[in-house]
Amino acid sequence: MAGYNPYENMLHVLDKAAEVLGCPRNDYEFVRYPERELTVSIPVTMDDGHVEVFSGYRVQHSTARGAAKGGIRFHPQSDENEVKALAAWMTIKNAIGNIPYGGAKGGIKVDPHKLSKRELERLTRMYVRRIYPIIGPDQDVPAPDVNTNGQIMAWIADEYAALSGKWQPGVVTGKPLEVGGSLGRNEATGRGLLFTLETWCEKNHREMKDLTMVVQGFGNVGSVGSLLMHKEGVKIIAVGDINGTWKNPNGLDIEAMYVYANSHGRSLKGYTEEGASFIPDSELFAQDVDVIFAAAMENQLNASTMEKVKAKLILEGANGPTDETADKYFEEHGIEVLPDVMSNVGGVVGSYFEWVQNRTGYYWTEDEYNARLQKKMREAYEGVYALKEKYHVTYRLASYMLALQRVMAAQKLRGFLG
Ligand SMILES: NC(=O)C1=CN([C@@H]2O[C@H](COP(=O)(O)OP(=O)(O)OC[C@H]3O[C@@H](n4cnc5c(N)ncnc54)[C@H](OP(=O)(O)O)[C@@H]3O)[C@@H](O)[C@H]2O)C=CC1
Ligand SMILES: O=C(O)CCC(=O)C(=O)O
Repeated sequence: MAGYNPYENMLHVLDKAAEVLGCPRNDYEFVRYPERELTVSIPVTMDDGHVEVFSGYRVQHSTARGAAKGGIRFHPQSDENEVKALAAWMTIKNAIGNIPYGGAKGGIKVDPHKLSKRELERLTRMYVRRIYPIIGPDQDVPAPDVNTNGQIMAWIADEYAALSGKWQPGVVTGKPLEVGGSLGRNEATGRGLLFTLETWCEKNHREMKDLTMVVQGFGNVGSVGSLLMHKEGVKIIAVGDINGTWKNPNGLDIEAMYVYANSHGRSLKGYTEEGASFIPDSELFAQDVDVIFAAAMENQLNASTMEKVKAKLILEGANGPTDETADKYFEEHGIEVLPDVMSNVGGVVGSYFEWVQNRTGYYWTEDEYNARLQKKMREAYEGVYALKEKYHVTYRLASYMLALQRVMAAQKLRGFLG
């Protein structure tokens, strides 16, 4: 959308959080700026021999609480502003998750669906060479995000090993099991979202089995989250991905959709189901359901879509799916938003668990991993909830307030405020 600047959105919420906390600008001015922004050019020899140069980014928003940490996305719309906002959200998120990291994000402006596997590998490796000076297990630890996956993380780990001369699996998370990945990480974001919704149900005296839902985005976050919620009895009546929007008023067969998407490159293109039909994408948010699970991209719930919403709860799996205008509208209309920085923290908490296992060389069972994830998700929710109740603010504002307190405390103790 023209004029949409996610970093500006982030700053407005941050300033508001500081205002409610009574925090002078001087004390948090440093959080308003990323510590480091790196833009790189990535030349790749394509399979037909011609050379293409892609733009790549890595933004380290904060290292106050520890190494910078956050995913890498490959997307045609990726740019400095988007990556900057995503990096700042990681700072907030990692503080809410109370894990020992600052925040970072990376991106390459590319449509990876148009590249062959070898081209994708060359692109990834060259990106690593370009950002090599600023990443490392104690410096900045990338992970998967939109259109990146375990294979790409394995190439990152391998290229880093080649450049540094030693195998250091803790340089990147979201790796396949065979190269130091962790049981549970692939499902961690979706499972964390399930735990968030369960806690919300508890606090609102609702049952998962009585909830109806629509889902936008059926990639890693959307598909795993939907599957787990479906298994707990949530009736999902519509799912939209980039190829269309499927609706079945009696509830879609999410298990079949999950299996289909996973065997078709995380895409639902060509999926059919008895009783399901296509509806226009623009009607997804207009469905009369309890919950909208937004798990695609930023800026989906905005001035042009917000008035359609009939749901009373927005569960943000994606980063930044609700813009500032829609956020205000939802608050005024009693529609609760469980914000990205609290609800999807399971992904990076799961990455932290992988990193811990890499550093100790001792690997956990999936049950251990999931139990620890559940505990962390509950702590994140309760931390935010306490501030929400105390100050009578939204979950989003309370999330920023909690994060701001933690980031400021760390920075103050480290003493580089002057
Ligand atoms: N992976 C993780 O651990 C975490 C991811 N997130 C966030 O969750 C969101 C989804 O990420 P993830 O699932 O990993 O990414 P994936 O690449 O696995 O999936 C994203 C999916 O959304 C689809 N999509 C894109 N735009 C739209 C749209 N307008 N309407 C419907 N579907 C759309 C994509 O289609 P196509 O591929 O065809 O473009 C793709 O299927 C992002 O905002 C990401 O930052 C947050 C926390 C952790
Ligand atoms: O796992 C991670 O380190 C980061 C995941 C991510 O990019 C996100 O939470 O948005």
